[in-house]
Amino acid sequence: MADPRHRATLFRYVRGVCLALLCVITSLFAVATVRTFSLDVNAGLHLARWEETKRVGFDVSQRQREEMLENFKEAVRIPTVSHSPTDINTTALLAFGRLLRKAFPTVFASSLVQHEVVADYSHLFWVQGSQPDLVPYMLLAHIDVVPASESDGWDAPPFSAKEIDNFIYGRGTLDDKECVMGILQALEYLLLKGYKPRRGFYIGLGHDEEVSGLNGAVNTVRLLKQRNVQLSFLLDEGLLVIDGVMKGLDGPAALLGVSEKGSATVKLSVTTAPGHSSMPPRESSIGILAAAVKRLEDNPMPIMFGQGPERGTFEHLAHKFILPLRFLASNLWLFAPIVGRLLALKQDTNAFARTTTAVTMFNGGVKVNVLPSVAEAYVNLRIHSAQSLQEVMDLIDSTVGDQRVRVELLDGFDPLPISSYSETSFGFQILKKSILDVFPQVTVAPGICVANTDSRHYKDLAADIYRFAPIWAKAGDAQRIHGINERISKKNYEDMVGFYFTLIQNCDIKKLPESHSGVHEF
Ligand SMILES: CCCCCCCC/C=C\CCCCCCCC(=O)N[C@@H](CC(N)=O)C(=O)O
Ligand SMILES: [Zn+2]
Ligand SMILES: [Zn+2]
Repeated sequence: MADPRHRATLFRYVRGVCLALLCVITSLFAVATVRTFSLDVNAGLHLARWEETKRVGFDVSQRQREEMLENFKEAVRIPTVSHSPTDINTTALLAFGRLLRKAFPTVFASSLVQHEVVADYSHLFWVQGSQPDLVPYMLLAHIDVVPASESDGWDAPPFSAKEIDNFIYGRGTLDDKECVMGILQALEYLLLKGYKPRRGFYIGLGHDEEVSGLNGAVNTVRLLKQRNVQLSFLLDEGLLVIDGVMKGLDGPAALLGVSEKGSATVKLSVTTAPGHSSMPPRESSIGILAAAVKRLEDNPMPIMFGQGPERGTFEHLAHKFILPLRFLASNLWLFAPIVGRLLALKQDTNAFARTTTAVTMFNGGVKVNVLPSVAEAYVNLRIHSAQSLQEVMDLIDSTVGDQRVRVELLDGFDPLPISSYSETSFGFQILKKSILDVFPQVTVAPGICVANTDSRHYKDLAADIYRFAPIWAKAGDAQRIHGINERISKKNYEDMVGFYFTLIQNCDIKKLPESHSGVHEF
């Protein structure tokens, strides 16, 4: 047992057994002594009387169904890849603009719709409402995609939109061309049916989201600010419907992102004197840097589960967990530290429990017999809602703890504000109703988006920003985003169009119906 790998395996095993025992003991304790509760956010809506507005039904013909899928496939085939802020595919972005005009002729011809191109490749639409006193809302999506290479192991070429077993394969099918095309396709059908919205709304399609949105989203926001626009709420990509993704959760859940994590990109560098490799110093710049990076990986940021919106996720889903998780999730006032430890065990759920630390680039050395003068590493951190950028930087400094390592913040921002998700929150409740109209079997819960979206640039325009797309994700599907075999089922894409079709009409109510209490005891 002297081998450290065996010791580590034994340690993990013992820790697993202890945690399992702890779960059982705490569950028994909870059964015996604690009254559990769960927030069922779906409850109020089923009871409440929704204001009746003039509506049109989502009944599309077979020809329209084929046409909507063909439009979507054409969008996937245009390689709008962003590599860096200075390396975007402008030819493809222009071609995409032409596709929008061709695919959605009614949108572009309608007297209710004003369209403008922003920063050469982004698009802004204003859809006029018949009642200007109703505060407008905004739908966001982005046209660009991350690179994809078939040789990584794709089952179909990533810009082919090939159909396999009723799925359409291609980069952008989940991020984010399904939203771009879904929103405009829904508007096209609404306008074709003679629908006139009461509440006006904007649609913003960014062209450089994958490289931070500093041209598309930032210039669109500048334009809207010049026009003194204030939004009732804003919806962007982010979270989705999870079905079988979280162990122990019984049934599908729609996670509606009410915030997103902050971010920091940090450069670590070590400079030493270059020289002949035959006379090396005891420590090289690469060795010093590697040790610092290892310290960062060995000492992850503290678990903060329960102190951010992820607490709401578990409270709202508590009644859907199987035992004993249900008792843990129903009594986070007591068990949050245990749930946090459990989530931290897995790579994807760890992201919900703490600020994550990812070492993404490491460079050093120029020749085998030359001592490296400089070694540098890049670390990308995603900051938990209960921590600030400054706190994270202070922790990095103390963990690195070596004056020879230079620590520079290249880019960073605090976690985004938390949008409202109460029973009186207009945006949250409208979105919840729209999700339930299309997917009645899901439970809706607030969530935290662990990645960043263009919507972060809009925080001065809307107090309430939500991140959600009606993508139905099964186990392993989240890894397809930015990964290989990104795909969406044809049925899911049709549901996406149906969701935006429903959402736009649901937004026409003046105010929410009287709320009912959503707190349930069991
Ligand atoms: C406790 C619940 C566990 C449930 C697991 C949920 C799985 C999460 C699923 C999907 C996450 C997909 C995120 C989509 C948005 C991606 C946005 C993005 O890639 N942004 C980039 C670029 C940027 N704008 O900064 C980023 O680097 O963050
Ligand atoms: Zn995206
Ligand atoms: Zn993305």
